[in-house]
Amino acid sequence: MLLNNEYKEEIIETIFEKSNFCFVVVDGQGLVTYLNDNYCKFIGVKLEDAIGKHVQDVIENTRMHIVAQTGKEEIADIQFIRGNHMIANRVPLCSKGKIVGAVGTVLYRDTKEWMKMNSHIKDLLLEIEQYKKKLGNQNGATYSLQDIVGSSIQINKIKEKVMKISSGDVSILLMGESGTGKELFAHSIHQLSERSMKPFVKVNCAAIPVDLLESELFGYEGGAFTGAKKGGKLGKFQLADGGTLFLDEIGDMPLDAQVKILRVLQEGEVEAIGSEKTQKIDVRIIAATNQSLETLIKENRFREDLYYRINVIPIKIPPLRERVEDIRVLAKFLLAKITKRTGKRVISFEAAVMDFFMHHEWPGNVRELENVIESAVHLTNTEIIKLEDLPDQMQSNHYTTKQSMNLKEVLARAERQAIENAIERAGGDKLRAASLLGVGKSSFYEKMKKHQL
Ligand SMILES: Nc1ncnc2c1ncn2[C@@H]1O[C@H](COP(=O)(O)OP(=O)(O)OP(=O)(O)O)[C@@H](O)[C@H]1O
Repeated sequence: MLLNNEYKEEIIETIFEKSNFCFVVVDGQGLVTYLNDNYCKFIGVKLEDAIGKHVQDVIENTRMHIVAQTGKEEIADIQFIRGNHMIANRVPLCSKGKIVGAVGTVLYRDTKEWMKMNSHIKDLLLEIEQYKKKLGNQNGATYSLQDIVGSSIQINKIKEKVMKISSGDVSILLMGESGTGKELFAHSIHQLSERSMKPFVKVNCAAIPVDLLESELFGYEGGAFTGAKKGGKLGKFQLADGGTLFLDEIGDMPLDAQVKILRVLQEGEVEAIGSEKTQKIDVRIIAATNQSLETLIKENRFREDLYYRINVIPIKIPPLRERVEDIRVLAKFLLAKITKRTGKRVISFEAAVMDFFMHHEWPGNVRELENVIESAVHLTNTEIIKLEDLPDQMQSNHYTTKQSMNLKEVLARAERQAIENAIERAGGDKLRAASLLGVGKSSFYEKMKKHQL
């Protein structure tokens, strides 16, 4: 392209003489045939003194003559010259299939220049990261619906429901076992709502000591009680004003606090402890529980009126064992997330591990899956997670799971594993995998469908 360009000469001159790089060209014997002005200045020689001399007599520690002989390029090599390290590229020069010399460039004339550039980039990247963090945390909600991974019908239905109900101001009750992703959904609902630019404030009702819960929720005036801060403290309700208050583990809320919350929700006003004044408050409530609130009501541990107030729209998130289709995609997603965080290269699971994941009960749901994968990533010595990399208690569990299977399940499991292994051995080629197993093409595809492979 350059050959046809009408400014060919000017382009070549600009590249070689006006850019900030240093260039040198040697012939097959290592004699200098060209040295640009920048290079001359850098090494302190005159062009006429350099041309025709062996490159070793002109440039310290050079390897240009070697590259001109071997024809092997040397990229980003560090060369010590004039008391400094520079970064050099040396590329053989070929004409009509023969090596006729070499071209060298100096990227940075010393490590200082290089370090300056490097730290400049690092500084900028750090700054970007900080801005990103600030933006992300501005409202307190860090996850959105796209972060919720799963291909099961159940999860997709919940996502659809969330999209429909998020924009309104109605209270939502998220129900599900621990680790099913209730908090992820709470964040997503806030992000999709008109309140998304306002705060998202979480209160873990189970983690705050009973005697502190009320001051945490409603705040207090200065001097309200012994040990109170001088200027008082804002409560979570005040902090969430205009936004969303996420009451996690609401089943653990003491009855006294339940009464007060109900009053705030009914009257839209909050009264800080020790204050005579009330303050208008506008919050949307999202509550979550892993206990049955109906049972707690029967046991007089949860107020029925509060239950109706917060349970305008209930969303039930099924446990992981009831949506087995999600396990595979979740495992892959979590592996990528963990390896990115830890920096250890682990790329997949052996078929038996995935098979085990599909049959495990997962009492701790997605959180348990995440913890198991994290521990295996740390333990494995290879790029593929194997059964023996799983925590010990899981391996014994694996044994009991196996023991309690009936013959049909054992056979189905063996068949699935054989198919997965064959596909792996055939490098993903399904026809080859079928022939490795000695079954016909259509029967193989039928079995793959049956096992959802
Ligand atoms: N569908 C999902 N996709 C991606 N990550 C998920 C999903 N579900 C859960 N997780 C991850 O699993 C962990 C537990 O999720 P989360 O805290 O939302 O559960 P939870 O139901 O609120 O638990 P708890 O009741 O114990 O508070 C988190 O690290 C979360 O990121």
